[in-house]
Amino acid sequence: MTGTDAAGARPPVLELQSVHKRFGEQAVLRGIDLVVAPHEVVVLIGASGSGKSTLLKTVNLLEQVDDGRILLSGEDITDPRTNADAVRARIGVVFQHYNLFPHMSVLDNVTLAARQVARTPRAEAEATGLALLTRIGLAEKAGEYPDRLSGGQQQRVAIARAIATDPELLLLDEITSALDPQLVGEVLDLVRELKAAGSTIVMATHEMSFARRVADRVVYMKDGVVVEAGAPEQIFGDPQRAETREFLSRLQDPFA
Ligand SMILES: Nc1ncnc2c1ncn2[C@@H]1O[C@H](COP(=O)(O)OP(=O)(O)OP(=O)(O)O)[C@@H](O)[C@H]1O
Repeated sequence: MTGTDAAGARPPVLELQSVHKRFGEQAVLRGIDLVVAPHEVVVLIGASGSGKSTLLKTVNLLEQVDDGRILLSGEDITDPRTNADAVRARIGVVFQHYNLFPHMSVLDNVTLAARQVARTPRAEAEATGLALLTRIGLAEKAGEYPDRLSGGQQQRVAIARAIATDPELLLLDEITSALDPQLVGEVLDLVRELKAAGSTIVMATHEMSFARRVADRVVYMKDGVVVEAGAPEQIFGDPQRAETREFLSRLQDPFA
């Protein structure tokens, strides 16, 4: 189904239909179905190697699917005629390592995509960039180079950069796993704020606080399949599948 929502108005922002991906002999995604509604925050959890990052990469067209389809706002982006750059311009991405350009100021990092991809005039891009930096509490760092910022601040700048072009979808891949634990909270707060502002987000994380505190829906993946998906209260409070219970029981403190 390439469906619209129940009211027949807006299609899902993202729809994966039976997505399969292999690396050589290894089947890494084995028939993933996932529908993400506008303004929904979906958090992927699962052991290392379960396929979370690969799933995000197929959405961003960094990896090609072997079978199945991916629709972005109703458009089949796995069609071979798809312009990958045009699709990527509609998706904001933040990875584990902030990947800020070290030789550019914080403000230039934030405005780069707007200036180069969206061709926004510099003055307009900078006004938007400064407003974004103000929103994330880092306006006073606009002229600094990234290495003058803490890891948490750099990751917040990376998020500001990803949303500067107002993408339809935000993909966040392990954005706190390189951070000291005390810096995780500030990134969590920012993601909650993006959610409150209406962003549509799919994120992969080992940080259960994100799954519990930000997710509308938690998706537990194991060996390339979705084992169970549901509201955080259900997944953490009343998981239906034995595999989910086992995964959560192995975490140090799933209720943190
Ligand atoms: N480019 C690649 N070539 C070969 N194998 C790969 C490639 N990328 C990922 N894999 C393999 O695919 C499997 C899934 O990896 P993936 O990174 O998607 O898992 P993950 O759930 O995101 O793990 P983590 O939580 O550690 O990031 C792993 O076994 C990994 O080694």
